[in-house]
Amino acid sequence: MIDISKVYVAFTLGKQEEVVLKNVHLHIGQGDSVAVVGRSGSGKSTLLNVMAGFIEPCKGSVHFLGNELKKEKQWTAFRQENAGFIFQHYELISSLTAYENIELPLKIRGMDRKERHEKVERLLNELDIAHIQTHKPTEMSGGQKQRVSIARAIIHEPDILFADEPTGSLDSETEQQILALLKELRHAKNMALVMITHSDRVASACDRIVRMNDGVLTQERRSHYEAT
Ligand SMILES: Nc1ncnc2c1ncn2[C@@H]1O[C@H](COP(=O)(O)OP(=O)(O)OP(=O)(O)O)[C@@H](O)[C@H]1O
Repeated sequence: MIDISKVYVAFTLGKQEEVVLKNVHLHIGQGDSVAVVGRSGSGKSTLLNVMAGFIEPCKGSVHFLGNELKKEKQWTAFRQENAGFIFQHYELISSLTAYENIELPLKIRGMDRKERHEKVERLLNELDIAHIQTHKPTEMSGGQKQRVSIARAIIHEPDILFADEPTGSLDSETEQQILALLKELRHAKNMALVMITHSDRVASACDRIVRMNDGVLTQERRSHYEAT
C-alpha cells in the first residue's frame, strides 16, 4: 500500500548538513502494523513526516497504491482521505466537547448533519466513550482523551493510522487498553498502523518492528508476540 524507496533526508543548520534518513526502504501493506523504534534523535519522527508528506525527501520516493506522491495537492488528498493521526499529547481542541472534536473532521469535509451524527454516535459506542461525549478535554482522563483522539483520527475511515508515541503519557494499565483497542480497530477496519515508540514493550503490540539507528533502518523483524 505504502512504499518508501531509497529515501534520504538532510537538514542544514548554518553551514552544517546533517543526513537524518539514509537510503530508507519500507513497505507497509494493507492492514499491517509496524512499530518504528530507536533512540531519541535517530530519525523516527522524520520518517513519519516523510510518510505523511510533511517533509519532502531530498532523494527517493513515496508511493501510495502504486502512485507516487509528489505534489502538495496529492499529499493533501492523501492526508484527508487515506490517513489519520494520533499523538502523545492528544492535540484535542480544548474548547470543544468529545462529540464536537470527533465530528470536526466530517464538518470540514462538508458532510451533512444527519450523516455526521450517525457516524459519531456509532464510533462513540464502539470506543466506549458515549458517556463522556459532552465532556471537554479538561474533564477527561488521559485514556479517555486518547480514545477521543483515536475516534477523531478514524472517523473518516482512513487506510492508515500514524501514531506518534500514542501511549507515552499513559500509565501501564491504560497503555495496554489503548494498544488492545488499536489492535481491535485495525482488524475490524482493515487499517494499517505505523507507530513510533521508545518502548520495546509497546512495539511488540505491532506485527513488525523496524529499528532506526542514526537514520538507517537497521532491523526489520516480526514482533515477538505475533511470531509466537
Ligand atoms: N526541521 C529540522 N531542522 C533541522 N534538524 C532537524 C529537524 N527535524 C529534525 N532534525 C534533526 O534530525 C534528527 C532526527 O530527528 P527526529 O525528530 O526524526 O528523531 P526521533 O528519533 O523522532 O527523536 P525523538 O525520539 O526524540 O522524538 C535530530 O538530530 C534532529 O535534531
